[in-house]
Amino acid sequence: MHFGTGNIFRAFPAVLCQTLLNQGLTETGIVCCEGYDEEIITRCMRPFDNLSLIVTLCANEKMEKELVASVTESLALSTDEDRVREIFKTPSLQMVSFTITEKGYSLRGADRELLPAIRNDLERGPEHCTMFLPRLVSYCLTRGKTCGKPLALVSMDNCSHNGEKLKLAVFEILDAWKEKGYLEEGAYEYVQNHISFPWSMIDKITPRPHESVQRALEADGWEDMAPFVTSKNTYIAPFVNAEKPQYLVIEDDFPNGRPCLEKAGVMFTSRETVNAVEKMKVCTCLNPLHTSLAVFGCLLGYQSIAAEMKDEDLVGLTEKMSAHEGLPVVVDPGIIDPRAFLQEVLKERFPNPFIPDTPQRIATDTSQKLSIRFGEDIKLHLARGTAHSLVLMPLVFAGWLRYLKGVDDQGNAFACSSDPLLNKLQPGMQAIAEGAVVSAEDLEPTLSDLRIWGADLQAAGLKERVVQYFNEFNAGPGAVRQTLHKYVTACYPNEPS
Ligand SMILES: NC(=O)C1=CN([C@@H]2O[C@H](COP(=O)(O)OP(=O)(O)OC[C@H]3O[C@@H](n4cnc5c(N)ncnc54)[C@H](O)[C@@H]3O)[C@@H](O)[C@H]2O)C=CC1
Ligand SMILES: O=P(O)(O)OC[C@H]1O[C@](O)(CO)[C@@H](O)[C@@H]1O
Repeated sequence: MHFGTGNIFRAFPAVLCQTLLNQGLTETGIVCCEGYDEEIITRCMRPFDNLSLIVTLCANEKMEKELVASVTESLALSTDEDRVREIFKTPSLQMVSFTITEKGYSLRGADRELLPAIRNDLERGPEHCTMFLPRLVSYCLTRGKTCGKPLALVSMDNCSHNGEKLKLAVFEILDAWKEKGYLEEGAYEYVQNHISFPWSMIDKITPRPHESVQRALEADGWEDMAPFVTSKNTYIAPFVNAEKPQYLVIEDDFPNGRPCLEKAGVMFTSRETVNAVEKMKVCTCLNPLHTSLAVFGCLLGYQSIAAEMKDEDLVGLTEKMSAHEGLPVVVDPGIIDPRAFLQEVLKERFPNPFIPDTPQRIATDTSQKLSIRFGEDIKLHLARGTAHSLVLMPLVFAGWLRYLKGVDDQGNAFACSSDPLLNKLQPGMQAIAEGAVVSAEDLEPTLSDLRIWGADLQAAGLKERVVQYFNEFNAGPGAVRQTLHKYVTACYPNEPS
């Protein structure tokens, strides 16, 4: 069973299951369920008999099309709760997976208080809850009470220690219900001893469905392919467009057994190795480079990540930053070679002109991403005493501060992508006039906010450097390009990348 029927589910886990079906290695498909955006079920799955068209955008312009029929049922929690509960009672259920975005695991709002609807569910107990996570816990309790078989709940979301995140949410709910006397004898122990929360690392660039792909499909005779945006803001279509490379690494902790997904390319390993792979990808070899392209792409007027990979300054930025500031501190996870992974990212994946991905999409929530994507490596440099010599990571930080002004390098206003800190940070940055020279104090408390940077910029010797770069970026039209070019070409001159 899978919760969260958005684009990545249909492009990746559903295809893995189809691969096993095609090889006769499994006889069952996936039951998918929406506990949030039910329009995906009613407008995208059911009208198409739960079939999805997966379009792989190859670097040679070829579009590989696969009709995926591995989804056997599509359920909406508000109308199909009985069916979901019935499935949770089934002894043969081995694995429930999730792609519900990082927000999907939150019981609390930005003020760290319990969300009102969650608070109500904790008051009302497992029989009468309304929100997704409490309901999930309620289904697990039903399983414990009926068949009592174990189960793996596998988060496949793109957040660090995803299994831990899901487990913490589940246990916060259980603890509250236990305290209020809602749990029957043995219920808590069932979840504690029989439900596992494997960690995973998932990687496959799956942009929103794009009109260019729709047009190509319609030219081939496919009908009713138009992408649309649901009222809950999911960008979706009867087809999914994605790149070909894909990595799924899962902690091998399945107490009721598991499908033989290794035959479809999934790597099963220890939690430590999942963690190391995740760090390699998120902290060094993919996501910091993506965020760098996002920030400068928006400032330099780009609408495509692939187009940015033809820009010498941006290629220099990503190549030199990864080679001289990232790779020296990366830990080799053993099952994926960081250098080979990085080469594929820089030479094949980001430059693929047929992937309709945008810097604006990746710039979403940058304030929440910097700490993991850069802060972890900066802390490693701090420990080695090399943080003060970093050039390009602080250049990206300064670029992001300049980005927050919402004015591009030509002086034209643009809308920053959505970000929970935008309302808080943008007014201060917009108050800095073009050409003004600010000091570190002027950029406080932002520069000292560990939640943003993940590392202490002062201790790293980088605070003044960020301010200096920001002032250079802010000098006037063309200053972003000039400054970027100056530092990218000047840094690490004699060292091969
Ligand atoms: N798109 C990509 O390239 C990749 C995405 N992922 C992970 O998968 C997640 C989903 O990505 P997509 O499917 O592409 O996004 P999408 O926008 O197509 O779908 C989002 C899904 O999350 C559900 N959701 C959103 N908020 C929720 C909430 N508060 N509670 C429960 N469910 C909620 C929606 O109902 C929908 O099923 C990402 O956030 C990321 O963590 C992982 C690797 C690649
Ligand atoms: O910056 P974001 O929003 O996490 O998106 C990063 C992109 O790269 C990936 O990390 C590649 O797997 C995808 O999750 C996503 O398409």
